[in-house]
Amino acid sequence: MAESEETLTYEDIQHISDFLLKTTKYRPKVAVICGSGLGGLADVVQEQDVIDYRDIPNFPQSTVQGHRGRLVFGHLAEKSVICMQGRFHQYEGYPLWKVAMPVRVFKMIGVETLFVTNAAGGLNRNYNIGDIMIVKDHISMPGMTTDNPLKGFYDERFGKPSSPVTELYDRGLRELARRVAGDLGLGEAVREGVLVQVGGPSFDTVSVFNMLRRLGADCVGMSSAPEVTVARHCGIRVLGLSLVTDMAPMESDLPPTNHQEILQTAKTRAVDVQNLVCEMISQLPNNNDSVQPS
Ligand SMILES: O=P(O)(O)O[C@H]1O[C@H](CO)[C@@H](O)[C@H]1O
Ligand SMILES: Nc1nc2[nH]cnc2c(=O)[nH]1
Repeated sequence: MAESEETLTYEDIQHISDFLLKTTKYRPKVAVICGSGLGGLADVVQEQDVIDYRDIPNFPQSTVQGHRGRLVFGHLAEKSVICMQGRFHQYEGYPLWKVAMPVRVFKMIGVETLFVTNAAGGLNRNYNIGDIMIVKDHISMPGMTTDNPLKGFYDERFGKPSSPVTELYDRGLRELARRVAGDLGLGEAVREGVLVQVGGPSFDTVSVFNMLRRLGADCVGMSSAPEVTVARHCGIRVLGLSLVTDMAPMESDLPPTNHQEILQTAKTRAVDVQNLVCEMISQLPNNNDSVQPS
């Protein structure tokens, strides 16, 4: 590894990717990052090769409840996939580049499509707990204060310096998500909106929630923007799904949420998120060419 903790070099990432390719027979083109309480998706992967994060060179460790800390390779909807059963968050003490580093590993092993899921708080007053929001764009609060996962030693083999970010969340995949959600009968519980990422780990004040709502965000969470930024930078297309596990209070006298409650709520809707992702994967073209918007 590079002598400092600044960033991992291209060769460091190659080392991790070589390790994985030696350890598993799978060559997935699809990756899934499982959010809090949404790791059940990895459990339904067939014929699994499981690799614990602690056994992977230079890999961070999961420290948050609801994140098991392992990579699950196998088949989902008859396609090879890799699932991150446990993501990393900045509030665990990881710099953003490290939070998103696994995405560069995905790219190196051949991933072309990434599904990013998370548990999020609803800001949009029309949303309800249990809704599933297809992410159409995000606001990164860390990004607004110059904290960006792409910052650091620059190696163009990872992607161009100023990559365009006008369509972070793939239009064709979003259309597919809406169609599949309709077919699955998820109907009105499926929304499309803007996710704002804050730092955490504490939840925000009512005044911050009100501010985020005025900024145009529909859901608030503490993850996903770094992974998505890095994925687009290296040319992976992305679908983001936020499960609304709580409604951000609008008045200070309303009870705040907590991680246990979020995990509990996630459990009640995890299967729907799972079915949506699985069905979408099954409908991806076999050669995984881009999904064209109609
Ligand atoms: O984003 P994921 O990993 O789903 O986790 C969400 O749930 C936690 C809050 O309890 C926060 O970490 C928030 O970001
Ligand atoms: N910041 C934040 N993250 C969440 N993750 C799940 N719910 C919430 C929430 O209400 N606020």
